[in-house]
Amino acid sequence: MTHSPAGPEIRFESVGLTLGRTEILRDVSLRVLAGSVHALVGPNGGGKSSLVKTLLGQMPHRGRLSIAWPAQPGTIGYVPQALEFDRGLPMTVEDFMRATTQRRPAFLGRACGQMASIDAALERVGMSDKRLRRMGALSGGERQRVLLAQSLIPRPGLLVLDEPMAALDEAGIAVFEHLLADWRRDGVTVLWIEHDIDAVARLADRVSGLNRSLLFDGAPLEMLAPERLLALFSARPRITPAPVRLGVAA
Ligand SMILES: Nc1ncnc2c1ncn2[C@@H]1O[C@H](COP(=O)(O)OP(=O)(O)OP(=O)(O)O)[C@@H](O)[C@H]1O
Repeated sequence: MTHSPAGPEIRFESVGLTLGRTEILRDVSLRVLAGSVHALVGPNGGGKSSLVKTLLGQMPHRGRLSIAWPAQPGTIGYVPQALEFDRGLPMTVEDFMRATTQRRPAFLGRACGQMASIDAALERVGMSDKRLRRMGALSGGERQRVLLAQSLIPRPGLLVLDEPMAALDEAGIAVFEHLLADWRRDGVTVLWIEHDIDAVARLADRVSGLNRSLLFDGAPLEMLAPERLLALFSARPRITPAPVRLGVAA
């Protein structure tokens, strides 16, 4: 019997990020409830990817960040923003899946049972028949399905999705919606960056609006009212450049 992964609660407390002289995130406090589908929306460059990268340990940050797992720490799955592959790169879908889902070095061979999980994940996203295609020869939507497939191994308790629907066609969107329904049923926590406001209204439990700082956070029906969205997408981020630290001559 496979046990359902139960997801963690995530807390961002006064999280800030300054890169060079630009303040990317300011004083972001946000709670993502365990087992919820929580969407992050906001304009391009508003800091959504940066916020999730602080969570994944890929960006430095100020403030506090915590991931509280219900029992022992589980697996975090991540779907990055669309990846580009050179058409000539001799890497098939299967090679990519092996490389991204195996912890031990490839020269030690395949881990036992790995191919069975890869088969199941590719099946789930409808990519089994394209497993021997080169990554660079796939359409944007097909690549996006493979990115979703790699996030399923090992079974995640927390999923961080950066615009997973970006290149998906209608059939791909249906695949994504099925995955989301399964994650919800299994109590997986999903933190989901999305530009498609209708999809967020339909599928998320909660939504936060981010434009460098947090502009709103609540139930989609309430938060996605036209006037709130207008304020989020038309506001220039109220960002002040970080103070210049002048070197002091010795
Ligand atoms: N490594 C970096 N160094 C300097 N600036 C960066 C770096 N990464 C991101 N930025 C800047 O931080 C800002 C926020 O970028 P981020 O990608 O987090 O926004 P986003 O809301 O995810 O945007 P999009 O919806 O376009 O993906 C942008 O102005 C971006 O240029």
